[in-house]
Amino acid sequence: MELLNVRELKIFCPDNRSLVHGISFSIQAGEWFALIGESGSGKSISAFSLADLLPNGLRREVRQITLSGQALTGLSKDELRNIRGTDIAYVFQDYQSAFTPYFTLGKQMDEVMQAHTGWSAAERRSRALRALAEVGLEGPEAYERYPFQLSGGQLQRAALALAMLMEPKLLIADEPTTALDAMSAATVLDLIARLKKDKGCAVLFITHDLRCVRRYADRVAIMQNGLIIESGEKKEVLDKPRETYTRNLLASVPPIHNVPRRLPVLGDELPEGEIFCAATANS
Ligand SMILES: Nc1ncnc2c1ncn2[C@@H]1O[C@H](COP(=O)(O)OP(=O)(O)OP(=O)(O)O)[C@@H](O)[C@H]1O
Repeated sequence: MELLNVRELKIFCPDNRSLVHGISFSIQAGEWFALIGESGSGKSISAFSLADLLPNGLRREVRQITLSGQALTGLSKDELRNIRGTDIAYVFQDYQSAFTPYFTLGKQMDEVMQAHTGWSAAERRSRALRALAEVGLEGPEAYERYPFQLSGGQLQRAALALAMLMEPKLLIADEPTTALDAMSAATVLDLIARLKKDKGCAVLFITHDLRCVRRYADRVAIMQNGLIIESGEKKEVLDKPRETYTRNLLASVPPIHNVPRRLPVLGDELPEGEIFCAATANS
């Protein structure tokens, strides 16, 4: 069943320079959809624009955005804020920004539920504790902590608990592991996969990490210079890429075996055999 449908999304700078040139994609309920591409290709601003979170100055034009069939275009700021708090949730690379430093995690989680539900104080506390436990932050102790009292990995897990509180239909994760060490990153990825399965939400995952895409994604879209140049089932795109750019992107992943003398860079013309060797060595 289709969850999100985006048609002809364009994003412009204040001086009307085009940054995203009319991309279209859809995400099915419960699937992991990975948006991949080089830095600056427009992945983050495209994701931000879906629920009206574009940085000041950037402007969006779009023919259609629907979530479960409901149009997200033409909604008021309040209606969009409500959708952001309930149906669509974000986790970012900069996990610190999910929390204000002045209040405990518990208070901040409580505020989200107060804003969006009529649950009693006891119900809200019990749900916050459960959400924290689901990301491995046990008990009232985590609930009473301030953000600065947690490590980076713990804080990103807390941000995930906050994002999942209202059981969103779509979790948008923008490079959520980039600032974490390898162990914490693996924990956060496994958690997102588990929460996706348990709660049935879809994930729009923005990443440079092709190994993670191979492991978790169902479908992928490749972005280059503000356009989606290729998309489809993970296996189809990663094992039989149509575009030279996609082949070179895959070949740029350092292989574990058969290390080449020089890693290819985007723009190199590579024979197909070499590309598949590098890409599959990492799966
Ligand atoms: N507030 C802004 N004002 C002007 N240009 C911006 C602004 N934010 C982003 N851009 C430009 O939009 C383009 C796309 O940026 P975006 O952050 O979406 O890239 P990305 O693909 O997510 O890259 P990365 O993987 O490095 O995060 C870039 O050229 C960037 O410089």
